[in-house]
Amino acid sequence: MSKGTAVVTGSGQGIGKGIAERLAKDGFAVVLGDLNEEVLKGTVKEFEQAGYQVAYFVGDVTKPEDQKALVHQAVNTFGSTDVFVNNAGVAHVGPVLELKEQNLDLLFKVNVFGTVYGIQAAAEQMKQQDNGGKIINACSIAGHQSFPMMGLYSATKFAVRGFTQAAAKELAQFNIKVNAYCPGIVGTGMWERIDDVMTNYQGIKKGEAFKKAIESIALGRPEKPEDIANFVSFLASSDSDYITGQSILIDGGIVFN
Ligand SMILES: NC(=O)C1=CN([C@@H]2O[C@H](COP(=O)(O)OP(=O)(O)OC[C@H]3O[C@@H](n4cnc5c(N)ncnc54)[C@H](O)[C@@H]3O)[C@@H](O)[C@H]2O)C=CC1
Ligand SMILES: CC(=O)C(C)=O
Repeated sequence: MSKGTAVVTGSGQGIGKGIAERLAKDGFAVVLGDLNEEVLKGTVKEFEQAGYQVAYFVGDVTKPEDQKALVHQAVNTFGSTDVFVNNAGVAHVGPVLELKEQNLDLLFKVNVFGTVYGIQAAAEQMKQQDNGGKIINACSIAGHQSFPMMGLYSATKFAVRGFTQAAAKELAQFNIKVNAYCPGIVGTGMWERIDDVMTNYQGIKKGEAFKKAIESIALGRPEKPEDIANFVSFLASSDSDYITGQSILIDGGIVFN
C-alpha cells in the first residue's frame, strides 16, 4: 500500500538519489526534482526499471515558481505531497577574505533561498491536507560548526538550521513537522569538487583532502548516501511524529554537540 507521496529536490544523483530510492522502497510514490535534466532522466529510468512509482520535474530550487510546479507535479500525478525533502545544495571552498559577490549570491540562492521556497511550496499544499506532512531539509556538520575554507557554505547551513526551527514552530499548528539531516563527509560529486579545490589551494595531491577529512571520523569510514537515507526514512515515517525543529547529526562522529 502506498504511504503517500515524497518529493526530493536535487535527487538526480548523490544523497538525494539515495534518499529517493529509500523512500520508494519504503512504499512512497516519489517525485524527483533536479536542475540537471540528463542525470535526472537517467535516475528516473533506473527507478522505473526497479518498479518504483516515480515522476519527475526538471527545475531550479532558486525559483519559487519551479518549487510550486514540483509540488503540483506530485499532486497532479499522485494526489498529494506528504513528504518534501529540500535536498538540493551546492558547496563553495575558499577563504573568507577571498569571497566574491557571485560566490555569496550562488550559495545563498541555492542553499537558503531554495530551502525557503521549498518550505513555502510544500507547506501551502500540506496545509490543505488532513494529515499535515513532513518537511525535511539538508543541513550539514557545517551547520553546527564552521570549518576553514568552508565559511560561506557553513553560513548557509547555519541559516538552514534557523529556518528549520522557525518553520517548525510556525507550522506545528497544521501538523507539519520540519526537521533537518546533517551529514558529515559523503563521497558524492560534491566532495570530489571540494577535494579538487583543496588540492589547488593547498598544493596537495588529489584525494588527500578527502583522506584527511575521513581521518576525522570516529567511525573511520566515509559516509554513504544510504546512511543518510536510513535517517530520512525515519523522519518521513510516523515513528518520528513527535519530533520537530531538530537538525540531527548523522556524521559517524565528527561534531559532538
Ligand atoms: N556530500 C557531502 O559530504 C555533504 C552534503 N551535504 C548536503 O547534502 C545535499 C546533497 O549533497 P550531494 O548529494 O553531496 O551533492 P551533489 O552535488 O552530489 O548532488 C546535488 C544535486 O543537486 C542538484 N542541484 C544543484 N543545484 C540545484 C538547483 N538550483 N536546483 C535543483 N537542483 C539542483 C544537482 O544537479 C545535483 O544533482 C546538499 O544540500 C549538501 O549541501 C551535507 C553534508 C555533507
Ligand atoms: C559538503 C559538506 O557539507 C561537508 C561538511 O563536507
